Amino acid sequence: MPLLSIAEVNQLPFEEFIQIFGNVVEHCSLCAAAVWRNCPFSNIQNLSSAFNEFMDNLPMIGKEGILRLHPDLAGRLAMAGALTQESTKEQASAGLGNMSTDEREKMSRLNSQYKEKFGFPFVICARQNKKEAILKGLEERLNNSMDQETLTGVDEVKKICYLRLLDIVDKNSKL
Ligand SMILES: NC(=O)N[C@H]1NC(=O)NC1=O
Repeated sequence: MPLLSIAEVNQLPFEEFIQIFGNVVEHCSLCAAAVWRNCPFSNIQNLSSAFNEFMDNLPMIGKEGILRLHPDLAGRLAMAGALTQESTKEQASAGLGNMSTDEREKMSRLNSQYKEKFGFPFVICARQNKKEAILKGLEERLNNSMDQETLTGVDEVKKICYLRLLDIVDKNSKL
């Protein structure tokens, strides 16, 4: 799909806005439904800030819910080819489809430990990290507190969201 100008974004009826932006936060079209109210947007930064502010304003239990909607990195869904289009591309760009047996076992063990401790999956912006950095991040972040990790996870969701917006909206377009 060609990139949309911000003027085109502002003209989208609600239903089309959801079709197009409903997965910029993984499996959470509620975010797009809420953000639509901020229309008209002046540029992509303004649109991205609206998503970020919505997530920042959620109570901790809502932030945890957003994290819980994310698929594991190199997990069961990835193996089954059942990720969303966006996640498939992101996980591939980090080299997660191309791991040794040792790396795969380590990722799976750390992902399980992480979920056991926090009750939601480890989330990191895969397009900004390679598999080595992801494994290191997983090991380090396992030491964090629940509150720290909820906020760190949501910060990663914001990065994922911005990169997904860049795939849809022309970053040079302004009102
Ligand atoms: N768990 C997790 O981080 N998932 C993801 N990260 C990302 O960049 N895309 C995802 O699906």
